[in-house]
Amino acid sequence: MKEVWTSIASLLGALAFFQSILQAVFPPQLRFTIAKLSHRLFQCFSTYCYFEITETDGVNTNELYNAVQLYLSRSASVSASRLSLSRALNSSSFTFSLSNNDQLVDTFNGATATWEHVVTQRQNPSFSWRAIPDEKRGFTLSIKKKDKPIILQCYLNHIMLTAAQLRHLNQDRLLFTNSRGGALDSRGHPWESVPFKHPSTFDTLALDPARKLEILLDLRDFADGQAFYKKTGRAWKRGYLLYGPPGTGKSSLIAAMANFLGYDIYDLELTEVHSNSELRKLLMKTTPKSIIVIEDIDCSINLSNRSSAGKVTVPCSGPDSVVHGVDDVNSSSSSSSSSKTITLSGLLNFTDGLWSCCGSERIFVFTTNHIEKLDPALLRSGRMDMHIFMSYCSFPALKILMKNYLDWDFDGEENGDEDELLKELEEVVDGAEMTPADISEVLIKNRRFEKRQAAKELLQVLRNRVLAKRKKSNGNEVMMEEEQEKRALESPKEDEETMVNHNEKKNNAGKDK
Ligand SMILES: Nc1ncnc2c1ncn2[C@@H]1O[C@H](COP(=O)(O)OP(=O)(O)OP(=O)(O)O)[C@@H](O)[C@H]1O
Ligand SMILES: [Mg+2]
Repeated sequence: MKEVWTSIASLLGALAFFQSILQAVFPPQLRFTIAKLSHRLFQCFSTYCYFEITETDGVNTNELYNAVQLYLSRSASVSASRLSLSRALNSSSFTFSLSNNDQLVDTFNGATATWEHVVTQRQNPSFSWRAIPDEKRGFTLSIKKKDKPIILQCYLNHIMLTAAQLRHLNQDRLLFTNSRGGALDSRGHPWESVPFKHPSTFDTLALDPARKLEILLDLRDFADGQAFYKKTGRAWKRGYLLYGPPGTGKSSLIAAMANFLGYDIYDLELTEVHSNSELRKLLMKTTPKSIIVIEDIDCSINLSNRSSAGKVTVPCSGPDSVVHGVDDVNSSSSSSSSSKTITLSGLLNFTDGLWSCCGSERIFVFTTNHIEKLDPALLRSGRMDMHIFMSYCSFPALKILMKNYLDWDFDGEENGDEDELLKELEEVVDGAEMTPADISEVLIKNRRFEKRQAAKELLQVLRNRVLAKRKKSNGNEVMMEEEQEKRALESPKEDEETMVNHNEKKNNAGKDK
């Protein structure tokens, strides 16, 4: 043992001696070159290779640095003893990262990768118009030379992918709007965002369970379908048209979709968009994994049939509050006017043109109360792939509302009283034609009652509604009969003439035969 210590001491002594000779004999410039050379020499004999990943690559932020930081945060949270903690903007979760000059060992495909977070003070900062941080940060990755050709590329790809997934998980959903009417923010962004906190989920949504499952499977297939879309040469996007009376849950379904997939929502206000090119710019500034929504499409833009071209009216907020344009695909002569308006073809290209696939993994959702008002070109597969009718409350949907609002247990033991009540509700709910929004309101009002009492109150409301509807339709029939009689009395001449013409026609037809 004594010999070992003696040899270490003499080695250190020799090193110190060489260093003092180096400093005394060689000028600083030469010293630096010698140090560099010796470093190279060391690298030649070393079995490891090293990669520096700096925070900035000259001017721009190095994406890889951020990705490595996030990727290591996953392992750092369990295996390192000293960690930096942070919370990103719009995120509700904390991120762990390696502290300055700490190391962490990771394994990938059987190979070992050692990461070191290197932080040094920046010396003599050179002049720059941009604010330069005092610290220079970077990661050093060391892997065995023999592993480099096998793992390096796929390891870095794996890091980028994992980081993107983690970023997405850590980030709260955002709800974007273009309500600034084309004005850009300080970063040149046309969208404004707020955290998206809508609590609607597929569990809270009152929808026929079979239909719900169909939508869920479709969404899951879409989200997992990257390879499929690539193989079939399709842009990775999907369109849903939600239609039905007000209060049937169209907006709630969009929120449930976003919560299910973990996507952001871009709520596109078409009346704030003044031209097709503005629409394209908005599209280009959306991110993947997002739902682009146009609510009440029939109200926000007056779309005429593409083939009949014609006037497309966009209510604008500018001085010319109503702008008339002509479809820019069908008319070349009107290019000047169409460039200042948004047209049907602009919207069609937005959803299924070449520009619609800039970025990927995007869902388009349009909602309307009047599907019959929409141009068939907008509804075709490829644009609106799935048409979802949101109907008045059916019995299966009512059961979901009762479960959520009254804690009604449909899986519990059979109970004669409750079964009878449910049967009565089932008989009456379709005829009442009440929306889930109306029924929820009744349930909210009655939630202080015991659940059976609340269900009875609801039954009464449904029955009253059926009666009122019957009365109304009877009243309408009587009114129509009265109207006809009145008309017959008021214009007997007209009726006589009609009869004469009718008889003449009949006689002529007989002669022809
Ligand atoms: N299918 C449903 N399931 C659960 N709640 C619903 C459903 N439909 C409506 N509601 C309730 O009614 C309210 C209004 O629903 P929502 O805004 O989703 O309707 P909508 O179909 O988008 O209406 P509009 O056509 O007027 O925009 C929601 O806050 C929600 O609580
Ligand atoms: Mg709505």
